Amino acid sequence: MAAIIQTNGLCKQYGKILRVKDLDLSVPEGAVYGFLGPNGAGKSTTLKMILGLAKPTAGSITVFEKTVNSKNRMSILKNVGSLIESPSYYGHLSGHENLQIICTLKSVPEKEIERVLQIVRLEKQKDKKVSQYSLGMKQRLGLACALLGSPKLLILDEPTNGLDPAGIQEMRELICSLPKEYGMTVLVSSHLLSEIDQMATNVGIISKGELIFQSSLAALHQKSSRRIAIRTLDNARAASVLQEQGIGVEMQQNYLLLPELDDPELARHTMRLFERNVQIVRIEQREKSLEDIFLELTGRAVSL
Ligand SMILES: Nc1ncnc2c1ncn2[C@@H]1O[C@H](COP(=O)(O)OP(=O)(O)OP(=O)(O)O)[C@@H](O)[C@H]1O
Repeated sequence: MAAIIQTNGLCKQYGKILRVKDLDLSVPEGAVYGFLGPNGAGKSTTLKMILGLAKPTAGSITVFEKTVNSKNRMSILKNVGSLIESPSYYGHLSGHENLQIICTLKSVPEKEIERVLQIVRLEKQKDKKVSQYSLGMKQRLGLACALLGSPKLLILDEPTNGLDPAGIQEMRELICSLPKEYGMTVLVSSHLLSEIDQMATNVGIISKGELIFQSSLAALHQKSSRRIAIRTLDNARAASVLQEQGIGVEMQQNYLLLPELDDPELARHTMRLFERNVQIVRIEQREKSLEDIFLELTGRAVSL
């Protein structure tokens, strides 16, 4: 599948510190690419560089298979919709009037307004002044602005920030529907693992400016394998007996963690331990959650 966005060795330095380090981001066509990372990891900085709002210190950015430079930037970005930080509107004007202004700026025919209002489900509130909009309505208006001109690529920076649970759910469903219904590719950032888990097809995890994981969501899930936890009265001896059998063992607190074993295999190994006078006091099944994986990868607890 072709990459709609590809960055190579992308870096951004602020002061003396490299905030984005050698990023090779690859966003496949038709994906909802979840760009996940703790606060301050470098998500916004990366998205701003892709959108030409911040100048890379090093590296290159390819969008729609064209390497972006100062000459072609405008023509490439014309096909990209974005929602970065809280958008500002004319509060004394209605949602519809604000969209009319964006149409003029983007040279998009005004007949598109009804279509985008429908997509973001704001048709009924279109004549209300934006100053009377809720935060969720303002975010949806921001998305409507981004959708004007039918861009093939949407870049959204934490679009659910500050929304209530119902607003979050609505925004999430909306984003999920865009590739299938409108043939778009979406790059969306979040610090919420659960959110990315629910809407992304692909995931890139950034920590301290470095991309530490990039693959399909399914591949991330595959890492959340099940394991067997055993506790014995002599874990050191138990570990050496199991290792003799070729079983990889990891010590964790008072437990030995083993890979997932089927019942006959587990029975065989417990019998072996028994024969070698190792007394087993607990056998449990453990599931490594996505949160554990995120923590392992980033060294930071995840927000849920
Ligand atoms: N214009 C700037 N000048 C100096 N430092 C900056 C600038 N913009 C961002 N930074 C720093 O770069 C780092 C990455 O910030 P960035 O906003 O990209 O993180 P983020 O992953 O989007 O996090 P958040 O979700 O908190 O916005 C932070 O340490 C931030 O303080």
